[in-house]
Amino acid sequence: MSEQKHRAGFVSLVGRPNAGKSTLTNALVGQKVAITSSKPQTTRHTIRGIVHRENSQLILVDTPGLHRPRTLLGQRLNDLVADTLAEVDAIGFCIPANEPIGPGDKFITSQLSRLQRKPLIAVVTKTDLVDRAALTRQLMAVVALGEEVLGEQGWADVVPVSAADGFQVETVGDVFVSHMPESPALYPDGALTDEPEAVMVAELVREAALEGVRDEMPHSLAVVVDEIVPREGRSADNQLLDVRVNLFVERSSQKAIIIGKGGARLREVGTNARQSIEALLGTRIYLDLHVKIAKDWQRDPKQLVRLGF
Ligand SMILES: Nc1nc2c(ncn2[C@@H]2O[C@H](COP(=O)(O)OP(=O)(O)OP(=O)(O)O)[C@@H](O)[C@H]2O)c(=O)[nH]1
Repeated sequence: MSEQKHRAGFVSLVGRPNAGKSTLTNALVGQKVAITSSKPQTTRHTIRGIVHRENSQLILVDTPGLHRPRTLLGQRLNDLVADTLAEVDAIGFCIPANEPIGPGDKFITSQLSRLQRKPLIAVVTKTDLVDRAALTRQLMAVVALGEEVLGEQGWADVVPVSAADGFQVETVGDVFVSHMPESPALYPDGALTDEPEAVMVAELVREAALEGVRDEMPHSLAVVVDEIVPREGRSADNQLLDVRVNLFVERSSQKAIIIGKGGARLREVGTNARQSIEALLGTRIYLDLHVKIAKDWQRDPKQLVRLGF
């Protein structure tokens, strides 16, 4: 066992369109587990990918709004940014090395400055497109932007990276990890690497199940996808997936909350989750939800292993 503390948390990459956010996400995560969703609105944070390392886990999420600053500019957004980004542990602001810093970048920085005490990391992307001198100038301009808009302390870190040739990708990961809270892994490792969809599906079910009852059961709900199998005998253009999901709660009172009177709430959870899962997977699904009690699952190591934690 390593002495190093395990860290885990949520990171959001923001920046102008084309700044290189998606490419960097994929480079960080590695192709095998790159997750993309065509419907970012379905959850508050759409998980784009999860970076597993021995002592850390970074969960890269989309934040609607800042992901598309152009639309954002057109909206009245007083509290939007604070709302959507308040829950992540660090923010990576992507600025291309080969483009002058513009009003869009300044605008985003000023929005980010409203997030108090949130680590803001400037990531200078696409370094392969410029020479050393130009990169140095850009890094200085980025530092200056930070000091101008964020005040004396500026950015928490400034890191150059090229997702195209792999330069410093590892380092970007290290920098993000250094700003994550101490925490065990938040998502199961194995399941994710092999089956990114299963993790996304679990997340969507969890979101739907917690809707409106978050206060009553903040961390007491574990969602595990049992299986995702194609329904047999269907033609290629009429696919149906059978998705079986277990929801584990700690107490029978919580089970009752999830299920609702006569099962009404669970049906609603199922309908909502099904719609977002169908949007994610691009196929129709039959969603089968089972609520089970796993007593004190958060504290019992055997249960945790069984649940994939
Ligand atoms: N040369 C080079 N090109 C890159 C690099 N990273 C991204 N690109 C290119 O830049 C373009 C935009 O990259 P994306 O990753 O899609 O940018 P994005 O910020 O996710 O864009 P939006 O989804 O529009 O917000 C693509 O054509 C990428 O191939 C890099 O490190 N080097």
